[in-house]
Amino acid sequence: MAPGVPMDVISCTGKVSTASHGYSKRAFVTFLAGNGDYVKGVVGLAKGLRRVKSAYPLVVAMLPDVPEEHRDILRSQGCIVREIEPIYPPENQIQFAMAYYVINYSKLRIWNFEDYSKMMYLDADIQVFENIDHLFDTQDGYFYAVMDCFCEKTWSHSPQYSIGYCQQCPEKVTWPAEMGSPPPLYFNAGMFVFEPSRLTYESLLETLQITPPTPFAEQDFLNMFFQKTYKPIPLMYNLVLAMLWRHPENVEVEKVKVVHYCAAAENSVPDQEETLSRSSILSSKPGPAISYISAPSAA
Ligand SMILES: O=c1ccn([C@@H]2O[C@H](COP(=O)(O)OP(=O)(O)O)[C@@H](O)[C@H]2O)c(=O)[nH]1
Ligand SMILES: OC[C@H]1O[C@H](O[C@@H]2[C@@H](O)[C@H](O)[C@@H](O)[C@H](O)[C@@H]2O)[C@H](O)[C@@H](O)[C@H]1O
Ligand SMILES: [Mn+2]
Repeated sequence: MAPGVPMDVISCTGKVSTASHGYSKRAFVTFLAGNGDYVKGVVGLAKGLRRVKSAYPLVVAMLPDVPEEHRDILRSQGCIVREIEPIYPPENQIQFAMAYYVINYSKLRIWNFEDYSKMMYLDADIQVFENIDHLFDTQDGYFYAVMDCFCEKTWSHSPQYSIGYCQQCPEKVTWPAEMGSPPPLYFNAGMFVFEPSRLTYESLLETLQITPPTPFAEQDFLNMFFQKTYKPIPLMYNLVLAMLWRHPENVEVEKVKVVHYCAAAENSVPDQEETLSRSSILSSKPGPAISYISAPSAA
């Protein structure tokens, strides 16, 4: 045990995390809802963080509908289980890109985890293949995340998709002047580094209540809310699978530390021959296969 460091919580790696009592407390955090297969993703994530010898614990922010049996499994994996109440967007008729996205607004509760000074959020369909603890040392006051891609069919509602524009290759299709300025840099909300703060939490919730929902739910909302403090970090920290077939030229597979298994649908992969050793990424995935829950499983 590290001498002289007040121990507060043994992380899932069995190591001492930098404890409270005035020390900056850090942790990874994920979000779990429903009684389906996402719990397998969280187990895989906990195992992955242990495998890369991370020094920090994994907190699981979970909705009340997560069964006790699943909570016990996660505790046995060294996770810190924390129940949160759902957050719903204002009443709306919009069509979310995926019906279940409506429950993803509950993710916003993690800003209220003020007992932590810095946290790294990771979706449960993410796996960590190399240690990323150094991201906790990023300068405070900013929101760090990886830029997303607009080329999947899930984006077919958007103006950028309709003209074939993607921020991953802005030179390919330039943004037409008649459509105003190009969209601001946009991050994938499956992985981000942030500082919990009651003030930010309350502002998020107040702003949400007056913000009409949009197809990518809390991801769109977070991009709007943190637009001024968003700092892009390299793709290696959140490789959204679609990047392999949409922008292989941007992917250096051997440098990838985090993979995000959020492929939208089987027909999203054009029948071009594999341009990258995608199978090497998939075959190295240690966690169980995650099957997506199609209907909303909000509590
Ligand atoms: O029924 C659900 C839907 C979502 N999630 C959590 O919310 C995250 C975001 O959803 P998802 O990863 O499916 O979105 P995508 O990244 O595929 O758009 C998941 O990774 C899980 O952590 C969950 O636990 N249960
Ligand atoms: O609720 C909205 C979700 O939006 C994001 O996923 C999307 C996004 O990345 C698109 O760009 C892809 O095309 C799509 O496949 C993918 O599912 C986040 O990963 C997830 O955590 C969550 O915020
Ligand atoms: Mn995801």
